[in-house]
Amino acid sequence: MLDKNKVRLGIAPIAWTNDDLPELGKENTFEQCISEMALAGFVGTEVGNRYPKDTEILKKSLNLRKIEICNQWFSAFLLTKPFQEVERDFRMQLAFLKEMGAKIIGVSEQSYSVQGKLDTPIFGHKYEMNDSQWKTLCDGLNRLGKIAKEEYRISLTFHHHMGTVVQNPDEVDDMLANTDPAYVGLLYDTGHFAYCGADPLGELTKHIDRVKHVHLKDIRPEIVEKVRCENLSFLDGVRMGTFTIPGDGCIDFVPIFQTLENYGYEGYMLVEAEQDPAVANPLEYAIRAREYIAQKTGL
Ligand SMILES: O=C1C[C@@H](O)[C@H](O)[C@@H](O)C1=O
Ligand SMILES: [Co+2]
Repeated sequence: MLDKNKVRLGIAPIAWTNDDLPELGKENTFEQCISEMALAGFVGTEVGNRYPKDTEILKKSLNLRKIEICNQWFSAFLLTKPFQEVERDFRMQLAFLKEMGAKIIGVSEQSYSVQGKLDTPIFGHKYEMNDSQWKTLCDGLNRLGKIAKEEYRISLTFHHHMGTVVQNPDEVDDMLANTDPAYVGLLYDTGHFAYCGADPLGELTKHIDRVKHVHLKDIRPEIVEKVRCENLSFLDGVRMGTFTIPGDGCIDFVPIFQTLENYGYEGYMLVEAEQDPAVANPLEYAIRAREYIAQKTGL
């Protein structure tokens, strides 16, 4: 059993309103989204672009539903923008997160990313960094992580992601090996490991001491295969249903939960299953995900 005092459960707004594909869920409001999260039994969320920017209004809406912000995605461009520019945007987001009481910031390196490119197949087109770019990335992450930790009391966790410079297991290994564990943790996303052909359980076991935040999503292997065979983009796949809630695809979550439990993981497990809300009703899937987690973990 995972410890209720150590592990909190969250859900991402992306199942209601998809920031990467704004036409998905355009009919859903912010209030509906957070009300349904609470109704399904979740206590944490990340930040969607329909959320009010004013922190007092946002806090009031969340407090009414007993939901907190646990993390927010940050797109870094350490390879393609001056560090000072990245640092300025990072600090703005850290200030917002601190005000909201969040403890995590989820960084993804978006230089040369093809994750949002509708005309680029997701398989076989990711950018590979050279040695000097690797150094720039890892040094930059260390600097950002130090700022986050020492000035804002927030942990930088790195989000490996399909179509980005840190996608595959060897890239995650290298990124972790060349960053300081005091400043850079791992945002472990089950779906992105499975999508690139890695074993999510093996990756968790290998890196458990760096994992500070967890994204739980499942994949539908038949859709991944279609995306591969038809040279489709990441977002084509999202529309077609690449991702779904834990328990609804091919990933075995039981040993993943067990590994987190054995290690004494402390932090959030957040359901993040972007799919078309017109096809997969977000409340229905949120309830199903919550029930699945309760059944498998006792949480
Ligand atoms: O954490 C994430 C944020 C999304 O915008 C992204 O595309 C998704 O797949 C993800 O893992
Ligand atoms: Co994720």
